[in-house]
Amino acid sequence: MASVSLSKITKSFGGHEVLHGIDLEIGMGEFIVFVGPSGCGKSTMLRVIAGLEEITSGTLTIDGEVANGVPPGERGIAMVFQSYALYPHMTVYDNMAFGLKVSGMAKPEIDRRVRKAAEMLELTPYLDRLPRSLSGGQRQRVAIGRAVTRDPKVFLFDEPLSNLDAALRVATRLEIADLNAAMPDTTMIYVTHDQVEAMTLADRIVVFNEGRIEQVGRPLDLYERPRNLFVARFIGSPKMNVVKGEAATVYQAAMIGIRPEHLAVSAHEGLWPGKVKAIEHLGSDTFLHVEAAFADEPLIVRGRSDVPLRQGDTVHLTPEVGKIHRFNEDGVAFI
Ligand SMILES: Nc1ncnc2c1ncn2[C@@H]1O[C@H](COP(=O)(O)OP(=O)(O)OP(=O)(O)O)[C@@H](O)[C@H]1O
Repeated sequence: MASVSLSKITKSFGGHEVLHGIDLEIGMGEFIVFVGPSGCGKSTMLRVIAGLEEITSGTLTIDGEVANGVPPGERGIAMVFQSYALYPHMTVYDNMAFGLKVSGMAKPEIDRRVRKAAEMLELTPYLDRLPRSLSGGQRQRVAIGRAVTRDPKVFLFDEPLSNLDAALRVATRLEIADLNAAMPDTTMIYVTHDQVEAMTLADRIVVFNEGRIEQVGRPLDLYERPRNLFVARFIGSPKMNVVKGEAATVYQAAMIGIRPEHLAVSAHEGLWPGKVKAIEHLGSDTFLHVEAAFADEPLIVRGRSDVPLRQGDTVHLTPEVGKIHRFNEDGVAFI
């Protein structure tokens, strides 16, 4: 039985429809990540599941029960927001206990749950502190802890890490992965802009575009077998290179896509000559932006340490056999 089932869900604001008939089945315990460009409707989809937005049409089922019209507090759902939304005047303990107190739960049970969540999220030393004395990462863990104490059937995350700096993002991401492992029956639905979060956390990624789902699949399946040009360009950072014209016709396609790591670069020989326009050193990786006569925009190529290059150098690129993605003129992949 699906934990969350979306059937032909639409959502309009005023006369403006922003979700156009979403169908999706999410299994119990799955970690689902929603991605897509800004304004594609992923947060709205999450808020509809949470009950913070009313459904315009379609059916939402949570744990086998139709949830349309069920108030948020009765859906068995907990949500973590980007802005931690903690009560500033309450201690960490009270922030985590508050919702349970309001629901009338007995004190010993509240205490058990708060301490268990604090343990899980390594917050035990901070239980008596006020949020202002915590780092951003610790505050977000308190917000997550508060959601954990409610023992939700479905856990929703709306860009929970986007206010954190790079190091804290990594640490908190790993904690969310641990949390997911510690709560195997809890379904998690997570909205993010971050490729790494999507690729590392998801059992399945759902790619949204303009209020529709483009593709649903396991992270590596989407990366290796995107169904269309949109998914091909959206999943992966840096983006897949796409070229049209003769370079594609040779492969009997209207367009071909090739990822930066699948273009071999040589100073002397190769299929496609080009000029190095820019070099980006990221530490572990180096990316070259190479202008080639047949491509509309520079090709992004993963550099090699044994081929030292400078801006303005001529290089030769060769796509790796078997790693070329072929698309028709509508951007649909030949699979
Ligand atoms: N309360 C609202 N009233 C009117 N329009 C809204 C409302 N909330 C969202 N929208 C519109 O719905 C569309 C989808 O917005 P949504 O926030 O779901 O996108 P998103 O994919 O989460 O974007 P982002 O990544 O920028 O957060 C946008 O066009 C947005 O302007």
